[in-house]
Amino acid sequence: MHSILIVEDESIIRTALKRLLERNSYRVTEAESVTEASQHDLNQFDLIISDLRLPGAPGTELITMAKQTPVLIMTSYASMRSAVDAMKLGAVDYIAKPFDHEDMIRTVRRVIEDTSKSTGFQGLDLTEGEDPAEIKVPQKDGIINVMGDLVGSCEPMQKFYRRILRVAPADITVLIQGESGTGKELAARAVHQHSPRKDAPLINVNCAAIPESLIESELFGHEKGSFTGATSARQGLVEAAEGGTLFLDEIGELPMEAQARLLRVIQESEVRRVGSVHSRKVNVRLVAATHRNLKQLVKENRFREDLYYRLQVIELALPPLRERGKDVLEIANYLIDKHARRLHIDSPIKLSKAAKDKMVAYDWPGNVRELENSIQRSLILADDGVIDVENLGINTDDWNIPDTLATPDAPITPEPKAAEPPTDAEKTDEEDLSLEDYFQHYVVEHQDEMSETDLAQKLGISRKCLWERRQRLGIPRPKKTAKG
Ligand SMILES: Nc1ncnc2c1ncn2[C@@H]1O[C@H](COP(=O)(O)OP(=O)(O)OP(=O)(O)O)[C@@H](O)[C@H]1O
Repeated sequence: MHSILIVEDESIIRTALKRLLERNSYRVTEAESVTEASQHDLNQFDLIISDLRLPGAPGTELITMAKQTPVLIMTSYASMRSAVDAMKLGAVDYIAKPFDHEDMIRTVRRVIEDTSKSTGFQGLDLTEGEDPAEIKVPQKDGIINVMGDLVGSCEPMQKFYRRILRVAPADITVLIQGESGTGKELAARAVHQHSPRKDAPLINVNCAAIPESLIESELFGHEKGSFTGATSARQGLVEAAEGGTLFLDEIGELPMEAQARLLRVIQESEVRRVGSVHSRKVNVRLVAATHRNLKQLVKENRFREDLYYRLQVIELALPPLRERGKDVLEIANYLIDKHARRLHIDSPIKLSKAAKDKMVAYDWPGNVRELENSIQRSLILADDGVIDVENLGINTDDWNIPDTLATPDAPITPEPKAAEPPTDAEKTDEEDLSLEDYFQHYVVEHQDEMSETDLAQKLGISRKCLWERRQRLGIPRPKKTAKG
């Protein structure tokens, strides 16, 4: 069982986080300050999660004290800048408070997995080979099975990997396109990792997750006094990516004003902070991603045409999972290994023949993200080390998307079919399902008169989480209400 030290002075947050981590099978130790934390042998932990602002020394002090153990810094959204500073000091990552439970668990898993990989764990048995661009990529019989965290060896993915290898070393803007959950973020990371900028920062920004009123100052920085609350000058995330790569996920959600500033970054390699008359030179490579049809957004005057043409210099299109043939099984086995390790399931787990057939035949509208959710669920429900069809939770007959949600922006979903009563396995998820029902109804009912920020606030979740759930549940933002 992995063990985690939480350093947080607010007892409500500390206790909530402890419960969350324990529910996810982590062993938790608590401390209220850096001094209290230092009474433990910090290297015995797999991860330290610390608030940035603590009574006494700041949480970043733990980075040098812990040496071997990664430190994940929690910070309030308003101090995102200091989160980036914490990363410069060596924090493994940061998470904004109030955090979304799914985000927190996903980050914790990733950090622990990445650390175990870098300390010798090899997930797949692959030999090293030379790729055409002379960059070392694991290959087997000339086939690339994995690139970074992207797994799969079908022909469309071979083309995709080779395109990354060709494009990554050239210092040009890249646009990654693909349906939600196809692995665009992993692809962006692979581009960075195979570029000469790999040792400089990769700054990852989800444009849909930052409130519209803050996005310009977050991305481009601001001068002191440029707006109410701008008490000091601040560098933006573009400048924080200096020498490295800026990954703008969901770029189709970027407001028009921010698009104009971004264009300047691409065209002139210059950034102008909000409230400043001066520009600063920046050396940043831009990688953008979207699941939207940007050309369509241009036609609807929601995306600048000049920016569109600047972005689509090189396009990388990730195929949907349903077009990757038997890769679904390759990825499923990788995910079974990954999550079985996390859940401390030591006995081998296999897919039954029927489960494999179903997985290959199924459409996977939510792509690899949906597959990952299905695998996690199956690992918990599987009997005698065998995952069978009913464990997968992909009964296609259950798809019943209300007509009111079908808009041109909706992600591709299977044809609506008559709903059937839930299976036993699904009944165990009843609480989650009813919460999702509530979420769906609330959003559909209120989205016309409420902004995304207000909706998220009322639902008690982050804007990023609201956006992610919209993707997952197939509730796109209606055009008339796309105001933030
Ligand atoms: N080929 C793959 N092999 C293994 N895991 C994958 C693969 N593709 C995606 N994943 C996993 O699936 C999940 C979704 O991937 P990711 O967030 O990169 O998708 P995305 O296309 O950026 O989605 P969105 O458009 O919703 O942001 C992640 O947990 C990622 O690790």
